[in-house]
Amino acid sequence: MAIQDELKRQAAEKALEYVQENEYLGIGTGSTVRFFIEALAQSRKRIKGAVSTSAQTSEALKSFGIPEVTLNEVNGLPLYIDGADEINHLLQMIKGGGGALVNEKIVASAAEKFICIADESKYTSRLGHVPLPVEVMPNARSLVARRLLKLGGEPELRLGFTTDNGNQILDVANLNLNEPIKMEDAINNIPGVVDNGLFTHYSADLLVLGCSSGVQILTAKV
Ligand SMILES: O=C[C@H](O)[C@H](O)[C@H](O)COP(=O)(O)O
Repeated sequence: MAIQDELKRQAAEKALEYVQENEYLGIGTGSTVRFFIEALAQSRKRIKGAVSTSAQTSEALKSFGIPEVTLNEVNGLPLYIDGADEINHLLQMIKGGGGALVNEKIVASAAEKFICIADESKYTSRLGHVPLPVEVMPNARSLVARRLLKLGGEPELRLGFTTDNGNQILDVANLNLNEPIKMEDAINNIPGVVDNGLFTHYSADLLVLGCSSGVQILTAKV
């Protein structure tokens, strides 16, 4: 297994310690989450049901025999576990590399606690090394792209990709993310934007980081 995957796996397995038995659990999307689902299935922990954030995650849950429930069936969630494309010292994130950011933010917002699982390459002092994914209504794509240019970004359509919600993704490079809260809100104020991959209002409460020196548990450093 490649080193980065091994670190993702270690973080995912460590996060199992925070999972409460006989409770509902929100589960994100991506390769790190896939390791988590595998570890959960192999553990003795039995959850009441998982709220999924994507077709990909639902498929993995099904293949590992973990029961799925919809968000509408639960009255909030004690815990949400998900990966990130980048995460900073305040545990604010860029997400959406896999295109699941809208459903991820919805489920994260329903949870009392958000634990991010990641390998050390995702931890950064400044967000913005990766392009910011923005989910747009297809009919507003060009309009939104022009507005993103005005915000200083360089949008590029994710070719051949449709989100689970039937929308498109603009990956926006070179945005100034020194004030990520303002940027998250400014982009979401553009008509036609469904949501963007900045998670500042729903930042993580805990980061379980797979490092070559061992797994680290980090909280926000203000
Ligand atoms: O849409 C995808 C999600 O936001 C993922 O959590 C993010 O892309 C990280 O994925 P991975 O664990 O594969 O690096």
